[in-house]
Amino acid sequence: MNEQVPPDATTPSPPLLDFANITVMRGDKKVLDSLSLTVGAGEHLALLGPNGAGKSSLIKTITREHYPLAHADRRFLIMGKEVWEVGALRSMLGIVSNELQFTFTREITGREAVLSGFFSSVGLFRHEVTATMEEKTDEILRFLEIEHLADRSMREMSSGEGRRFLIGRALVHDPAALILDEPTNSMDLHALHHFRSTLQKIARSGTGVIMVTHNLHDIIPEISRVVLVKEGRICADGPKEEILTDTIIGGLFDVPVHIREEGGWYYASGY
Ligand SMILES: Nc1ncnc2c1ncn2[C@@H]1O[C@H](COP(=O)(O)OP(=O)(O)OP(=O)(O)O)[C@@H](O)[C@H]1O
Repeated sequence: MNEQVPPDATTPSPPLLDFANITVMRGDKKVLDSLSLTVGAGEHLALLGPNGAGKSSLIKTITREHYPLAHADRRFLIMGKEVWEVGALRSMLGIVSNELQFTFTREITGREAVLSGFFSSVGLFRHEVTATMEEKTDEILRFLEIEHLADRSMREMSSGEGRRFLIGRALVHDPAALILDEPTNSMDLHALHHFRSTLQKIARSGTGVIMVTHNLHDIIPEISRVVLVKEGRICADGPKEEILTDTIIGGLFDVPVHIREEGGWYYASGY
């Protein structure tokens, strides 16, 4: 009798990230300094740290805009692989950043912004959009509750509205994780409210969420792990109840701060 078990029943997914001793230089500055970080598939985490700590450099290392120094005791695996075709890697990681939003300078509708995610382009040119792509786009617009804005130009949208379309664009390939670099910059209270509930919906759907933020209130209840970065290194990593304390966060930013938790949300005051 063949007693073999199908491989997918026994083989766990490799971690999304498995980094050890990662050092990245920019000019003569070490922006990441022997950094080690493992993130499981589907795990949600927030990266916090002062200005210049290396958070964006870490994100750019994940997306291969930056490359770490090669040395024998380095581990640089993404979804179990070290060697990636950059386009394939970036479509498996849904990347949303302020820099990306600034590239939408032409007249591009929200719908086109999402559709162009299939081609990794900024808007559509002579791309062949298939019926399947249109259907997937409709599904994403419904999921993100932004159908009513789909025909509006990206340039005419508020930053919060535009950010939700960029998330839609990042979701077209069903990414393993959504990577957000300071996603709530310049959002008003209304936009923040919608953005956070969108993010909760995505996190609950099983897509991993990795978010760089300065704002504790961005850490949605679904994110249970917080990683602190300072001077290119990880200085604390653990459950948010243990990391988001007056002493640890005050020490990270070098200011007195009072942290309060309410219904799974965190707030900082007194700084
Ligand atoms: N091309 C470069 N040459 C030299 N230093 C650089 C270069 N790019 C970035 N840096 C430096 O690397 C450090 C890390 O920058 P990074 O943008 O990763 O920080 P960050 O934590 O994302 O900061 P912020 O919260 O301000 O966005 C900073 O000190 C920055 O000045």
